[in-house]
Amino acid sequence: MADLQVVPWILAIPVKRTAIAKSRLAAAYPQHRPELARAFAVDTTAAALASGLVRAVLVVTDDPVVAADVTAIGAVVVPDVPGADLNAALRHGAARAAERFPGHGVAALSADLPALRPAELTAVLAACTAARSFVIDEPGTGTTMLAAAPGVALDPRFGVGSALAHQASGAIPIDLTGIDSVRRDVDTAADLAHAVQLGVGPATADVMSLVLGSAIGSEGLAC
Ligand SMILES: Nc1nc2c(ncn2[C@@H]2O[C@H](COP(=O)(O)OP(=O)(O)OP(=O)(O)O)[C@@H](O)[C@H]2O)c(=O)[nH]1
Ligand SMILES: C=C(OP(=O)(O)O)C(=O)O
Repeated sequence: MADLQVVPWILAIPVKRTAIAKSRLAAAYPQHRPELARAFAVDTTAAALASGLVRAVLVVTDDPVVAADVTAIGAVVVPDVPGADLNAALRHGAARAAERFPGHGVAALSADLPALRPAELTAVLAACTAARSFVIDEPGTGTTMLAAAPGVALDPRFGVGSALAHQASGAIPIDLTGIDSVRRDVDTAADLAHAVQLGVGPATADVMSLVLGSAIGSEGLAC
């Protein structure tokens, strides 16, 4: 029997400049917040590149350090044009992805998934059979991934309450168990503690080692 033709996906991962990113971690991690934001993006990108259903990863960022790190592991960097906000950056990334990789679906993946497991991402992408599909985040109100089939506009509506916004726009929520690492975005210190329990990637683990080794009492594994 002939193998089923599986068309891999192009992922667009948006990364805010780390000097201003992850502000909700500032109180718990005043010294290491930018490094954590960088590490989350590197671990997310590395896990995405390791998925068997990912053909290429486009990282949409103006951060030079993140750009160098993700280029070194095989991602393509796209500038944060027009420099307006997350959804504008994703529309730009999706357009560049469609130009460069015609015939592929494009999925926007949040860069704050430091526990991301390639096999869980692969299971999610395999389940993205609708025109547009999305993954609801661990808290249940946001979105960690939005996927558009080949030729379909991504139409991203990330932001507060994006799960409802994506559903209202016609996207179908992915209803899978066993995808905790795809749902676990890290916005707060408690989120980071949960991600560490799930098992974070090496870049984030390195920064957490620095955190634990730095002045006792100023930063730590908040829960
Ligand atoms: N390229 C790009 N990425 C963005 C932008 N805003 C947010 N992101 C990314 O979108 C994803 C989700 O963003 P948030 O969780 O709101 O991240 P954040 O804005 O750094 O976090 P807070 O400061 O805590 O709100 C992360 O991967 C961010 O790096 C933007 O304007 N441009
Ligand atoms: C932008 C979003 O993420 P966060 O809740 O992490 O800000 C979102 O869920 O649409």
